[in-house]
Amino acid sequence: MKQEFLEIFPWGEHFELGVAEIDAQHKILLQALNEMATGIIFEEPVATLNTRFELFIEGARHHFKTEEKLWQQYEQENPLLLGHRLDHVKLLEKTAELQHQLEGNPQSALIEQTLAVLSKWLATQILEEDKYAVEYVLARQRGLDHRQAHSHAQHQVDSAKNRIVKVVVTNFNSLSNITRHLTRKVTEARMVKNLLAASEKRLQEAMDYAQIGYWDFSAGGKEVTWSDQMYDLFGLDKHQVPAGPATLCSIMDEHYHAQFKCSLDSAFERGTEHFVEYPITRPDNGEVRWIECRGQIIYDANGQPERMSGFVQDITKHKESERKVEQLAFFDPLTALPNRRLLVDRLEQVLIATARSSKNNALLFLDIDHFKTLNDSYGHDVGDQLLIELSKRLSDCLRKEDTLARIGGDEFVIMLENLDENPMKAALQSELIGNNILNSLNKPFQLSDIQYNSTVSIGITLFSGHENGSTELMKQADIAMYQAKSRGRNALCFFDPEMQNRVSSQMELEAQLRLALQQKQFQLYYQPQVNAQGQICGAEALLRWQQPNGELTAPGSFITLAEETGLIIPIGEWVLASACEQLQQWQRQSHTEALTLSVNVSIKQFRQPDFATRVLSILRNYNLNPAQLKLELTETLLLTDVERTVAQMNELNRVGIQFSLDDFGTGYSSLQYLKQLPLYQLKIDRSFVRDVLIDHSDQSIVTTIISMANGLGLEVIAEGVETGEQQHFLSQQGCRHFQGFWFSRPVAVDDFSRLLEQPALPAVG
Ligand SMILES: Nc1nc2c(ncn2[C@@H]2O[C@@H]3COP(=O)(O)O[C@H]4[C@@H](O)[C@H](n5cnc6c(=O)[nH]c(N)nc65)O[C@@H]4COP(=O)(O)O[C@H]3[C@H]2O)c(=O)[nH]1
Repeated sequence: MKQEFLEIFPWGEHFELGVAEIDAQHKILLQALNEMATGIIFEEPVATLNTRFELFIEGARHHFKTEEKLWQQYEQENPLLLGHRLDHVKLLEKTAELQHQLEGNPQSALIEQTLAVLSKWLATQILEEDKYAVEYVLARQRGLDHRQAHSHAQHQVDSAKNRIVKVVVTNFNSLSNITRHLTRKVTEARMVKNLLAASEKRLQEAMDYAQIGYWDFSAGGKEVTWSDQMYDLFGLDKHQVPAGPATLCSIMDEHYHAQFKCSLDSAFERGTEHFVEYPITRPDNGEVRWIECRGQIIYDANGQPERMSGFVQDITKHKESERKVEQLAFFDPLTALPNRRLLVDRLEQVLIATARSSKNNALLFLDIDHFKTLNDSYGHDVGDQLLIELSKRLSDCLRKEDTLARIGGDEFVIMLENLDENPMKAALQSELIGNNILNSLNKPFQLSDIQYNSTVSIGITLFSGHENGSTELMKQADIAMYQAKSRGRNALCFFDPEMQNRVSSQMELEAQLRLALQQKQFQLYYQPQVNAQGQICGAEALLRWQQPNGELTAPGSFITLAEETGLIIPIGEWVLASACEQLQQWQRQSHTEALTLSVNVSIKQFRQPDFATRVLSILRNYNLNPAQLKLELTETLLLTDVERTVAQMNELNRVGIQFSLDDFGTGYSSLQYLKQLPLYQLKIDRSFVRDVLIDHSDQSIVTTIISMANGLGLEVIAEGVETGEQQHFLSQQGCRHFQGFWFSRPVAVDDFSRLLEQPALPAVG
């Protein structure tokens, strides 16, 4: 018989472990083993076989030395590596023992043993022990400690179990091919039989070892076979249930049915591998197990799919270790919060996403003040308790979509996403959350039997888009945190000094506004509203802030902040009550009893669910005629929730309260809505009045508003009238009510009383 080289165990990429030198040596050794097996199969002379064995043993010794040198620096700590060294010795002994049996034994008896050595070396040494060792060493080189490296390597080995299945299947196919090849060429049927028996036995053993179940079904699905092992894996009794898709579906989680079917269809249509992982509930004990299923189509001589066969394997342990590895890799074990790695990962995703949006985001860097002193005084257990308790309080201050991470000993980072598009507003939002955190942490912590007061320093940086990378942003927030520390701790600080100044002055203003409310520093000024003859028919109440230094501040510089902080609600309530008090007084005197009074109502105020009830209760307190109270709403109120707005207006209108639509023409009022609202008056915005004599489009707008108001039966008033010409033009267009500096600026109530003595405005002289 002509001597040929049989590649019984072909080299495949699944053997590659990632260290070039070791992979190269494995390849040479595998080749040498294949040659030994071939030599035995073809009954080479003993002397030739001896040479082959010696070559293999020499190569193996050299290889083992290389491996052991690589682990040397870590092996003291790792018993698994020491165990592996013993396996090296055993493999060399076993090979030497086989070599001794060459003399005087029929070579057919050696075939099986040689194949056994090969399979065991492949399955347990290369794919498990060597893989473990290489993964462990590489992980240590990347800086992981023993525990982390062990866990990582173990996980890799668990994952590789799937590859063992593949290798075994590939090798089985290879052996079958070789067998067929030999049948044609080799006349000795004995040899073929031995080889087949050996390969089948190896396959069965390998499948038992890896707990693999085997299945097979014909293309029409008529004949279905499940191995006993498969029934065992599924927790089914083969005498009670038939093999087949119905049984499988009855135990498989139904969310995976579609995916399973899709994979099967694709295998038949495109010849792809059938590969699915799915959970089952074992009927015998109710346990949920994860199963991996792989299968391949077998084609007939005409290239038509004939059957499909494959394997199932219980991968529950692998799934669990995958989850544990993920937990270890991305979460802080003490607090279960995301760690630095996961934070940076999310930060980078947000950077990519915000490149396409105009939203702002913020990073808050938190460092616990004097944490080291706590640790030194009470020990690490108490320090750990504080970290756990503190992380709970931090989580309570955040929204679901925010990320809270522990990135080091006493350092936490919070990422706030989707803040306002306006940087100043976004800064105020993050400052509010930062202050909530400071307040919530200022309450004492109960750590075992110690009551401990802890504070943090917070650094904030805002970001949107791509202008800074994640490292730069973390650095900015860190720098800001140090600034907060240098300001005496228990504080927050923005990275951007300009932002810091603006936020600080806003904070100061907010505090002053609260004080202004308490100390009654607000006043109402009244601006006359006149009819076509210049007679005062009413007034608009306008808020003024009489500061302790005597300065009178107009609302432009504080109303927005009052709205953002919610202070507008108590302020607005004060305005409404004061205006009603004034109206009551007017209604009690004959020469002022017909005056109307307009009061501005901000959106936030109007949107309070009990706004109508509050207004009605104020009205009752002052017992006045509601028909002379006019609430001024802005057009923007109509942009959202129109139905609720209309309902609320109707409720107030029913008792007689009038409504005026302020700043008319600047918003997006739909005429449709306008018709639905119980409006009394439209107020032409002063921006149109200002240029009405020189700007044609302002002229058209003003003319249109007036004729539209007339058409809808609404009163129309022009605000911001500064000259007689403007009044004249507006009168010609049909406007009958006016307000503006031309008649009078807003004035204190006493001055307003004096204005009332004038027969008409503007006052002459
Ligand atoms: N250039 C010019 N301006 C004129 C003329 N006539 C009146 N004004 C000013 O225009 C503003 C009219 O009030 P607004 O449009 O409701 O605009 C008000 C209103 O939106 C808000 N506001 C005032 N008081 C209150 C209040 O009590 N509550 C609420 N929510 N907002 C208020 O603050 C805004 C500004 O109020 P003020 O500074 O008092 O400014 C007043 C008034 O002084 C004029 O001929 N020329």
